[in-house]
Amino acid sequence: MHHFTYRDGALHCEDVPLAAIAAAVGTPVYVYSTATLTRHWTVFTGALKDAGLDASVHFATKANGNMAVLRTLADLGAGADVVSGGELFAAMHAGIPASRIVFSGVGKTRDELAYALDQGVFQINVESEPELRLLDAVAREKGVQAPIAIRVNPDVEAGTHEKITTGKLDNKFGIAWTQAHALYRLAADLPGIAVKAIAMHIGSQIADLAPFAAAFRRMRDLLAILRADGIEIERLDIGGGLGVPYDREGDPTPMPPADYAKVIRQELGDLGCKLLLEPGRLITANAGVLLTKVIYRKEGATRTFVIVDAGMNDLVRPAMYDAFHAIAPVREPAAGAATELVDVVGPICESSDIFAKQRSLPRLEADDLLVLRTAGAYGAAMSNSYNGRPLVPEVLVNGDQYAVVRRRPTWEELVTLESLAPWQG
Ligand SMILES: Cc1ncc(COP(=O)(O)O)c(C=O)c1O
Ligand SMILES: N[C@@H](CCCC[NH3+])C(=O)O
Repeated sequence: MHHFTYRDGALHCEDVPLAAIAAAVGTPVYVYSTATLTRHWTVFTGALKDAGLDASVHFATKANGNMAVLRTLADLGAGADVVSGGELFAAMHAGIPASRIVFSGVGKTRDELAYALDQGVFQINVESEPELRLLDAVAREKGVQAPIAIRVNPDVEAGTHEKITTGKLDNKFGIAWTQAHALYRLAADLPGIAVKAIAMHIGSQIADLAPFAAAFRRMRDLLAILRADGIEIERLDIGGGLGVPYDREGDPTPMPPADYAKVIRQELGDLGCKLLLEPGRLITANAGVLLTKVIYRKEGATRTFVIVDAGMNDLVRPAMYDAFHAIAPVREPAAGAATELVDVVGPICESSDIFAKQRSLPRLEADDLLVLRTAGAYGAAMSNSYNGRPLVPEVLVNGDQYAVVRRRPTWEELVTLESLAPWQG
C-alpha cells in the first residue's frame, strides 16, 4: 500500500495533493505520511511478534527527529535510540519516556552521561573503557547504578556503502569482540555499573541477511562466555541497519521484516534474553519525500540541467554517499510521454550538489514540481543552512489533513544567533 500516489493526474500524499502543500508552504519542503509511518511500525513490530520474539523497538531518532514524527511513533508505543543529550531531550519532549530510551554513541560527554542518569534512561550503550570508567564515576557520585550494554564490534562485512558501515574492526564504533570479555569483567566489578545487555550495530542500508546472522552468532558466542564467567545478561540489543528500497534499477530487494525476524529467532531466540532493536531508516525513509520546484531548465554544452530549489544542504545523501533517490514529477506524465536524460541539480555553490546524473525524466520546465522519494530518513535530519538557506521545513500529512510541523525560518532568524564582537561597536 503506497501513500504517495497519482490521483487524477496529480501526485498526492495520502489524500492531500502535493501541489496544494507547495502552494501553501512553499518549496523545498519535506512531506511525511502518517499512514506510511504507522504501516512501517506495525509491519515491523508485527513480524517480531509473529516470530514469537520478546522484543522492544527503539526508533533511532537520528534518522528523523521531527517532534511530530516522534509523537506519531510514540503513540504507537515506540521507544527511542538516541546518540546525544540533545536527542535525548528531544525524544522525551516528543513524549517518549526515558524508561524506553537507549543512549548510544561513541563520544558521550560527562554532562550527557549525567543527564541520562538523572532522567533514568533504560540503557546506556558503552563504547570504550574510558567511557565505562567515567560512567561508573558519574553514577557513584549520584549514588545510582548505570544500566549498561557494551557495544561489541562483531567484525562482519555488512556489504553496504563504506561511509555507513560500522561493524568492522577498524571502525571507531564499539569494542572489538576479542576485547569484550575483559571489559565485561571490569564492568561487572565496578560498583556504579549494572551490566544488563550486549549491544551491536553493524551498519546501515544492509540488504542481505547473512551479515546479521554472522553478527548474531558472535553475540551468541559472547553470551556463552559471559555466562560461564558468572556475568548475567538479560537482554540483547541488536541495533538497526535494515535497508529499504530506493527503487534503483538493479538494486537488491531488501529483506522482508518477516525473514529478518526468522533469522533473529533462529540465532538468538532460545537464549532467554529480551531483545532490543533500533531501526531508523526502515521506519521513516519511505514515509517521506522532498518536494521541490524547478527554477531553471538550462541547456548546457553537453547536457541539460534541471536546476531545482532544493540543494545538498536540504538532502545531502546523494552528495555524501552517491545515494540514489527516485525522482518523480508531481504532475503525472501522459502515458507514453517522451522522456529525456537530464542532470537534476541544486543551487548550492558546490560541484557535488547533484541529485541525479543523466536521469530519464519527462520534459521539465521552470515552475514544475518534483519529488525526491525515500527522503524521510537522514534527509531533514542532516540538513543545514549552508549558502544562507533557511532550514528546510517539514509537513506531516494525515488523511486529508496536513500540518506544518517545522516551519521555514525567516532570513532574520538566519542571523539571530550571531552577534558582533564587543570591539566592533
Ligand atoms: C547505534 C545505532 N543504532 C541504530 C541506527 C539506525 O540505523 P538504521 O537507520 O540503518 O536502521 C544507527 C545508525 O546507523 C546506529 O548507529
Ligand atoms: N546518514 C546515513 C546513515 C548513517 C547511519 C547512522 N549510524 C544515510 O543517510 O544513509
